[in-house]
Amino acid sequence: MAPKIDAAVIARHTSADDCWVVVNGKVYDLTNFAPEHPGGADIIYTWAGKDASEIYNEFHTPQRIESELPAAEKLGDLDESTVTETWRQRSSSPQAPPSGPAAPASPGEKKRPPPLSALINLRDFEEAFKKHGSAKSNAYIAGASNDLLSLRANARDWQRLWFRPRILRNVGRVKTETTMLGQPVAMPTGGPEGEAALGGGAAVAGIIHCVSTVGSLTVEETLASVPDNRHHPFWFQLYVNRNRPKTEAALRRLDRLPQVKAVLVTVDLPVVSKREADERVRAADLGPMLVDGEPVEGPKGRGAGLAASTGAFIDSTMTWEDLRWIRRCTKLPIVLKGIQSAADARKALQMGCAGIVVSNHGGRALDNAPSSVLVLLELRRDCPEVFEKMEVYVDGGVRRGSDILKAFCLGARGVGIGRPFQCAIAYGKDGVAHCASILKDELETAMRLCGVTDLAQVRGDLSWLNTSELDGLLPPTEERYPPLRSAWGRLWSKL
Ligand SMILES: Cc1cc2nc3c(=O)[nH]c(=O)nc-3n(C[C@H](O)[C@H](O)[C@H](O)COP(=O)(O)O)c2cc1C
Repeated sequence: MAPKIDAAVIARHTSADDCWVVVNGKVYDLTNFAPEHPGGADIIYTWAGKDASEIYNEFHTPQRIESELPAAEKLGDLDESTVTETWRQRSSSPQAPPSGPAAPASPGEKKRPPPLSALINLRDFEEAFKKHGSAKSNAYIAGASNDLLSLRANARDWQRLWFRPRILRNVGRVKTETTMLGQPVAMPTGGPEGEAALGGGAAVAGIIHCVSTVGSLTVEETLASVPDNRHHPFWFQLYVNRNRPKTEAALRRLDRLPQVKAVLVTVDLPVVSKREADERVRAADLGPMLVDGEPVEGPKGRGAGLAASTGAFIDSTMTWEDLRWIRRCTKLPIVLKGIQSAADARKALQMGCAGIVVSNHGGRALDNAPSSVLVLLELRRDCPEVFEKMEVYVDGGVRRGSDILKAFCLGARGVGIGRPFQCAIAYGKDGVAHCASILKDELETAMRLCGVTDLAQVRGDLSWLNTSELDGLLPPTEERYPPLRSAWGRLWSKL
């Protein structure tokens, strides 16, 4: 039987050299694990000597910690009879003040999220999460870089594309089924990086689920969470680790998982951007940091948020040449995620990529990066061949089934959706499946109202769209400003 451990004893193990944490009634020695924690060691030190169950359960499955830690670091059970009110209070994290785009829930509201049936579009999922999710999760999920300009441009530019509908075309039956990299899907939509509920919901909805390098489950655990996963396709999203052998090992593992059909290499985030909502909540919500048992001021400014600590492993030295190395490590089709210019789309094609995802990371990478719709239009104008020779996908601000139809008219083979699905996880697998079914229903309705019976009819056909609100915003085909001829060095030497 596991030994019972006194709460007062646990409260003494609060340094980086001796760090005990309670999770779901069990006591763990996380001293060795903390420096390896993908979410950063700081978050673990913040909870040293305390009960971290609430924050742990927000990001991980209960069995994760049990399966990751060696037996010697599983110390025993918290002796509930020794828990005092003071210990309990120290262990509870205070709510953060409102910050950024996502105001935290008031305690009253938090208890009563709306029933799933009351959520009738994708923004409803984001709104429900804003009101009922925790401040920390909201800041991380809803947040974006700096002034949120690319985040807003993504959503706005889908709305600036107008349809040119046709009539009297017998739209009694419409077909949303298509293929993505050769895999049949019920509609051309990819669910994002994330958790078991996403995998399960995506499988129910017949859409692709993309498992992330960063997550609370391993890729094998995510696959195992989907019943009868043999028939459901997954993609894997790869961030290249500065410790390259780790990436090589991860890729080799994928080759042993027949359900994984492609690797999406994320190329738009060589460093984690400044996410202020995330930083503010992190600083305010997690209480004092402990080093050697003493509270110290937490990290300030950039680097303080969850995104910054989870992204610290990403290799910022990656170049186009490294795609050859990735090619050697895996047989899977390689898709570059994060293309933001025609020049890079052409280069991806030259390098033999199976596809690209036009994306600015949902406004979470470079702020003032062009909206995904603008980039798609740029590609369509300047390098139409990429749509014919590889598969082009797009994400960022897609919130309506009609946006999927627009993406097809622009030449894309499918869309990715991030935040709404992330928020739908709060309702588990059913929430994710419901979110997807709303989208499918909206897509079918938009197709009928436009006079389209099969997505294949419109792919790459701009006669279905009026793009004039955006055409003037595209970068010019020729540089308007001549390059400067003199190098700065020569100018200075004449002074
Ligand atoms: C909470 C969250 C986590 C994300 N994690 C990753 C990730 O691990 N890798 C990645 O390439 N993109 C990641 N993204 C970006 C999404 O893949 C996608 O590009 C973006 O969310 C699309 O924009 P949307 O949220 O407006 O739909 C993440 C996005 C969110 C909101």
